[in-house]
Amino acid sequence: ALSAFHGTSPAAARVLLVTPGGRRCDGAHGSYFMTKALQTKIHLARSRGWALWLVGDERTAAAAAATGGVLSDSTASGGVASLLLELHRACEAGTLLAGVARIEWILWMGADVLVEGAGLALPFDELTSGVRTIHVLLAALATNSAHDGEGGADADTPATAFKEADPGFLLLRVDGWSTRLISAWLEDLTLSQRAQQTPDEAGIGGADDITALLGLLRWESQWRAHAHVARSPPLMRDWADTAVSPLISFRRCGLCAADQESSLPPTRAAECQAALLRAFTHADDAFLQLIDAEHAAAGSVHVRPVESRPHDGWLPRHRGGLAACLPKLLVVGSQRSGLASLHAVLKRHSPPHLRLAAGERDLHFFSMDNRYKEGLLQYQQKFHPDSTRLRECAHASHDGVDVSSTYFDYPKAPSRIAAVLPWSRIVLVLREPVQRTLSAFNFRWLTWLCGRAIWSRPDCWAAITNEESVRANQVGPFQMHAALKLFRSCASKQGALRHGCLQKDYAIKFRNKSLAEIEQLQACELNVDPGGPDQWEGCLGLRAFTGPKQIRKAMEDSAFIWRSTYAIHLRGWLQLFPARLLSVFDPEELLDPQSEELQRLFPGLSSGIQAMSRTRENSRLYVVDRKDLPQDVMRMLEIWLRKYNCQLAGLLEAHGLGGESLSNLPWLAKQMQGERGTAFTDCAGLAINSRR
Ligand SMILES: Nc1ncnc2c1ncn2[C@@H]1O[C@H](COP(=O)(O)OS(=O)(=O)O)[C@@H](OP(=O)(O)O)[C@H]1O
Repeated sequence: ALSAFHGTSPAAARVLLVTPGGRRCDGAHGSYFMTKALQTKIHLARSRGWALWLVGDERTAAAAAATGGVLSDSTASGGVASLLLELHRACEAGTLLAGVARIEWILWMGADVLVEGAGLALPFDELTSGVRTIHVLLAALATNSAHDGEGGADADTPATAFKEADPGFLLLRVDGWSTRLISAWLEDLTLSQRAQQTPDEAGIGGADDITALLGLLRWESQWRAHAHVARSPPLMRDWADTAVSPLISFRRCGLCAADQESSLPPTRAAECQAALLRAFTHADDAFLQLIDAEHAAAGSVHVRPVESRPHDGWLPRHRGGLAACLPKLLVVGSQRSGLASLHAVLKRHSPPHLRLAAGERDLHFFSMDNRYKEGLLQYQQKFHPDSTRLRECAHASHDGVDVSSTYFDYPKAPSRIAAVLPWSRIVLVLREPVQRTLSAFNFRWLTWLCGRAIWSRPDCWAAITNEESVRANQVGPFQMHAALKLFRSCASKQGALRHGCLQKDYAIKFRNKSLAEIEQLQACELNVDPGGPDQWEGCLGLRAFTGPKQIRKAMEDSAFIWRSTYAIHLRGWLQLFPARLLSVFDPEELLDPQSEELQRLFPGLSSGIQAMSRTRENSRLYVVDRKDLPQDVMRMLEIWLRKYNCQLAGLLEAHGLGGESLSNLPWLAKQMQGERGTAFTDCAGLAINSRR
């Protein structure tokens, strides 16, 4: 009978898929995979046109709504058997989904079951028209032996084989027979069994309940006669089994701390988790196609919507639902590229349909773990302060705009944005990279000396008049120590800082920082060029950071040149977003009140822009002129960055992002003209390489 599972069309069957609505584990790792496993089941239901019932609490009710589930249950607390009985009765009475569908089958799947591929075909015809009518199909893995082979409820299997069975799949025909079976099953569940379960487990795990059903089907002939119990592929398999099957069970992976007792020993659990990751990584392309998605790159864990069908299909609708009240446009960087100026323009001249985050810039929501962990509702409230539920806000049609300087190049931000807002437009403001590098270094050096005083005046060093002012402004002990040291060596007797001394310190630090960073980048370049940001970040050690403070320090204190290698970062964005959603923008355009590009990106922004003309927000004075900086270091910086500018030009051209002759980035167009046939003869070659 099992071979008939393949190739049978379930199209005619009306199925209700019932599954736990997302189990929360103690660790983020477990919760992540549980959510992913749930997503695969939701995809399955949506792609087959099945009705979906997510069992769980308020949170999962919201998830059900967000993902298009037709129903959700917030009251089920009597375990899986009583829920199934209620659903059966409602289906039989025609009160469930009345007028929408006539449910003929109820399919229950456990939380730890992952739909790995598109090949799940249920033999509805066989079940109804065989020699004996089958009302119940149960797939269970005997966890003490993954290779038990196929067997029916009537097979002579040792009782122990089912003792710790993993019953992840149960298909029940909606009829009186099944209702009687479930009633008998409920009676059979001893009170003590139910008492042991917490309400949460009762509604969500349900495994113990179904193990009891297994016993019933095995030992009582009246039920056994119309049941089929499958304990092996092709329907479902254990994670360690290499057979092909559309469903995999990860029940004993130890993903949730609460499961520790029943889970595998640590090394086996680690293997199991690696297998789980692989299953997601290699999810069947045919299955992804069904949901209009594809792998971002061969072998990549990232999945993105299919570019050729941007506005139909399930995924966009799903994302559209989640993103209803979240920003539709993100200005993601780069840092020190005039974002404050752009933000000021938007704030002063934004048409009514644009919503800035309550006037705030730099939310850093996707780049900082601590902010991201606060959750999407918190993020939504930045744009809709009165909203209390995700996806519900008074002005969903408005275009929220998030301007944050860390999204472009902080390690986790791009993939988080792609996961949450894959349909948002992304604006990259790219300032000439040597200028950007100098601005970033300057800003940092000023912070090292002045601490918080940097916010109050562009020449903040003039506000440092005594040690007290250093102490009052500094943010941490290490920085205070360094700032005091500099103050003591550069202060005159009257307390004012000697300019020449500061200039010397500035030039020394600029040299040391730049040389150290170029050395590090060169070492990585040998290994990864022209790799994507993942590889570079791995090499630069940026992926090892756990806390927001650490990553912030690494990015702000010593990644001045790295953040100007735009081509590498852009390559990452292009793996996650279709090019038509990305725009590049030269901040100098902001100084041109007639800028067509600005109008194109922010329609309706025209009135009063004239008044902004020539304003450079957030500018800082430089204690040292560019011409007085060490020229050998400047030259290195220019050469290093020019190479990546060439790659950037190639990328922009290949993806149609640069405009006619790179007109969107005049600084780049100029540099490329200067390169042709002159000092930088291999520029064209590098640009072509970057198309890979
Ligand atoms: N329109 C325009 N074009 C080019 N450059 C401009 C523009 N507006 C501001 N600026 C300069 O950008 C620097 C500040 O950038 P940001 O506001 O993005 O800084 S931050 O990342 O948010 O801290 C800061 O650079 P420096 O003064 O060189 O430090 C600003 O002077």
